[in-house]
Amino acid sequence: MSVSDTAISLESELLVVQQAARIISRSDDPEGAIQGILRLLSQLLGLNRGRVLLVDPRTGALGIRYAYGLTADERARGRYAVGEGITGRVFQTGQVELVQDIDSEPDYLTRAVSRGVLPQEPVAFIALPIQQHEQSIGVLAVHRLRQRERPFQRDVALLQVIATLIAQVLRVNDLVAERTAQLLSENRLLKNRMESRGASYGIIGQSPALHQAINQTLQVAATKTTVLLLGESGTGKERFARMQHVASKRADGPFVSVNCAAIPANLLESELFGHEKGAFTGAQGVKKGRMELADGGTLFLDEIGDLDLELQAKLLRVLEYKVVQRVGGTRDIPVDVRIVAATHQNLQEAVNDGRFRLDLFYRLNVFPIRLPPLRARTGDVPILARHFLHAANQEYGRNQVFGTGALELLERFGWPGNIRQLENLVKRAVLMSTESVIRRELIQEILAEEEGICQPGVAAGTEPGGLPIAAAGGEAAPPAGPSALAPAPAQATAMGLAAAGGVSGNPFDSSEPGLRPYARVRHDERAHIEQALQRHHGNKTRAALSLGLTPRQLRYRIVKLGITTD
Ligand SMILES: Nc1ncnc2c1ncn2[C@@H]1O[C@H](COP(=O)(O)OP(=O)(O)OP(=O)(O)O)[C@@H](O)[C@H]1O
Repeated sequence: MSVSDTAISLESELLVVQQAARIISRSDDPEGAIQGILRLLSQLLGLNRGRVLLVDPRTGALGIRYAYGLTADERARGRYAVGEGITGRVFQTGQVELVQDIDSEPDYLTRAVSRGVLPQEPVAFIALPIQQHEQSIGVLAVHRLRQRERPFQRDVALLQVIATLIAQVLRVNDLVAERTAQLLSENRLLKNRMESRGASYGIIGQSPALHQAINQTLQVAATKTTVLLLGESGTGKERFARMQHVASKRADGPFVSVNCAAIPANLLESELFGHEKGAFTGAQGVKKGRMELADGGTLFLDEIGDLDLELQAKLLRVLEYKVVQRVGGTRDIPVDVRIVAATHQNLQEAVNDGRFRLDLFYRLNVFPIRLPPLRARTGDVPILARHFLHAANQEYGRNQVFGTGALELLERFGWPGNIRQLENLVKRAVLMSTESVIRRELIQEILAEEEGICQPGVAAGTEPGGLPIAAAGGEAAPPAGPSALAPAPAQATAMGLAAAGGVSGNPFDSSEPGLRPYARVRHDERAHIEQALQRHHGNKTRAALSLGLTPRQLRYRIVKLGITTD
């Protein structure tokens, strides 16, 4: 090539890059941008029939997505398995391939464009990988007449620049698509919220199983009946109890909540019924119990199955005669309380074992409402996940979106810890993600960790309340698909027990021997914990909440990771 030829060549290369940048800045979609670039390559440099092949996520094969100078049939024919022919090999190895003469290259498949369509003189083929983060995402390929003056190396060097530009166009397009999907789903979420009956009570979800429970709760709210909420840990029993209260005539009265499993047995009696002065050592004054404090309102008794037999008898008396007697007292104090009880246990079984009074069971079981586990709430996981993502974005001042495939992974999981587990997981993903997109890979990593933590332990089939599972709307199927990420139903029971054994009713607080702590300490958590402590000015309770941990778990991590606090 002469000096003047080189100058002309340089000029046209510069022109191609300038024009390509202009096309990209003016195009709204990758179709327009990439096709425009392929047209430039053909018109200005004679690099013809340019095509960009991308992986079809459904088949895993490479197919022509964008092309210039190819007919619809040729585009349709251009499909290659990874590793197949020159194109498949370039994708697999990430290396440029230069075929000087397609007629003498056995690996050249002549699949998309028939040989007869091409000029009779020798034709070359150049294929390059399109890469993001050093991973092949596609292939850029062109034909070139062999006898042209320009050296091959110049074309290859220019095509490498073009492949990088195309990778950028695709990346921006992915980001825009993800953001648009997020906005659309937020829109849908808002619309659903406005349409859903439970939404005004903060109950998110659209599944028939959930709606059956919402309708039953709102139906019973208008009556005076005692309500029994049955459901695994984290299914929203407390939230439903609040909804029942707010929707009832007692809405202006107090809502008092007691977790019977969280208060040591020796303190529970005076906590519930109060005590008179001097009733026991340390009882220096008169104290009203929660029953009295709930007068005119609703008393939510969570984990009722953990109430001992003596207290069961006292509760029965309240239900029958509407009076309480404080510990150490003899006076009957009238109380007007609506009881909403909840349990994750099989109360019928507890009755059979002599752990629960039959007469109390009948009194409580007047209107049982079964809260479906998350795995039976078809379609609710993405709605809830987006809701929690939105909340976490607000809380941590982020603007993250779920990447492609992330929600599908969440949907396939079995959720033994139900909505609480999903809520904590989304918070964790927001904190751990270093990009604006929460990638599928990060979700996979966190789910794998969750799966390792939820251990099978107790036999399945102990449905809370002992009622057939179909009562939840007939949807209580095992998690969809034979996913390695979907735990067996037995694990749900193990999680339920973990919650009952702990003092907070939180599945993170497993004190059950034999169960591993719910969340393991990871060394890469240090920075998040330090940031959270800083944000909350060293307040460990708030920092723990923001991290989706219990204060106990946070303290454990602080010690384990040797984090210094004031
Ligand atoms: N339908 C829902 N929409 C949005 N958030 C929900 C929903 N149901 C539950 N939650 C949230 O999930 C978490 C667990 O709910 P809740 O404490 O009511 O469950 P629970 O069944 O009482 O659990 P446990 O038996 O362990 O006490 C809470 O943070 C609650 O706000």
